[in-house]
Amino acid sequence: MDNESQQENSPENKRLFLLYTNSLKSVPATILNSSILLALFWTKVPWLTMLIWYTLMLSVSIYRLQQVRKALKTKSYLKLHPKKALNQFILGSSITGAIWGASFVLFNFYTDEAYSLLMIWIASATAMGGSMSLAPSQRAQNIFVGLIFLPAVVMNIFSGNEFNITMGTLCILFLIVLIMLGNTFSSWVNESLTLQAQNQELLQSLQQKNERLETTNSELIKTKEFLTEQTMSDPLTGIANRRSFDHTLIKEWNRCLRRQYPLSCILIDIDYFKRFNDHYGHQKGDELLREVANIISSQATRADDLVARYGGEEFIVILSNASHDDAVMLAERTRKAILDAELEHKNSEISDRITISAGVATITPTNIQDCYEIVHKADEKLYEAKNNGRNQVC
Ligand SMILES: Nc1nc2c(ncn2[C@@H]2O[C@H](COP(=O)(O)OP(=O)(O)OP(=O)(O)O)[C@@H](O)[C@H]2O)c(=O)[nH]1
Repeated sequence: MDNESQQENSPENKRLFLLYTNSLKSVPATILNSSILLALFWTKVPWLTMLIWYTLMLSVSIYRLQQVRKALKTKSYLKLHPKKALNQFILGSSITGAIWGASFVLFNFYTDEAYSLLMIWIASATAMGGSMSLAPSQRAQNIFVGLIFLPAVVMNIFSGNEFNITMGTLCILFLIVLIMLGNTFSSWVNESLTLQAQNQELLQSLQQKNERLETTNSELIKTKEFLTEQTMSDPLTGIANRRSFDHTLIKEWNRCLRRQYPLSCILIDIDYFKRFNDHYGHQKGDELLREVANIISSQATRADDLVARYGGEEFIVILSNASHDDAVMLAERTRKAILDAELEHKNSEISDRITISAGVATITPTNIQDCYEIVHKADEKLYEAKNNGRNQVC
């Protein structure tokens, strides 16, 4: 969550937001009420007094409405200190309250008992509506209601007239009830605003935790992939290791068994590798193993082919759905590619270059066979190739 939305969601600013949005309804209601008052009292109160009062109420209301709309549209209240923005708002609502309060004092001079009652009724309705609308701020509520009623209370009580004293007393009672109810309502609103802010904070911390979990999870996935690669590949040559070979052999064997495809296997051995090591050293031997692994990999390129290091200087190739002829052809191509690479081997008994021998086996799997039979057969063929003079495919 960015800074602005964090600020917007603070209880203080939410309170202001509620006060402003409530005003969009309560201020037009004030205009309506004062217009009703104007219509009702037009013939009773001197027209100039009435006009001044109504113009004042209308101007203040329109000005407040404009300010509230602007504040909501531009979110200008977020730039002010919440206390200052609240004080400005309370000033506006208090002026409205004071104009209402003034009306009850002013108009009372010119009206009879029936109209006084009517005015008290309007005052009560206005105070009640205002109190609900100002519920987010207890202070705004109390000042507004107080300013409406207190002048009427004071004036009625000190009038000396029995009817007015009764009215004044009723006004005090109503004022007390209204303040108590308003304050209860206000504390509910504030409690709900605090809870909303706490929820927002909780949600935010949950989101952050979730993001951290997602990051950890993707790191774990990467580590798992890395570890899987490590356990499935030969560290020296980078091609698949024996473990990976076993895994693929079982998988491909079962696939060929289901579909009744031929499965071929080529076992490759570098001729006189021990002599190479003895002559050029173990490190050169390692380099040669890497070179040979690359050449074999460059020949078996189908998506399902697997080239693996089977043992010290032995490599194995699995060719799924490949006929024996195709496998022999690939083995022959590989033997030639290694020969053509002209990798020097002065200590070989059959050539001055590196040569390989390969044994090829092909089986269309059946249920009674074990998958390692194909490796056993390829090994026999390799032995044959060695016995026949090496540098050949059998
Ligand atoms: N440099 C190196 N040598 C290895 C590695 N693994 C096995 N060897 C050597 O490979 C040699 C294999 O020797 P042999 O099994 O006699 O095979 P060969 O010399 O190729 O004989 P033929 O297969 O009969 O042609 C041994 O000397 C091992 O030490 C390795 O990772 N690096």
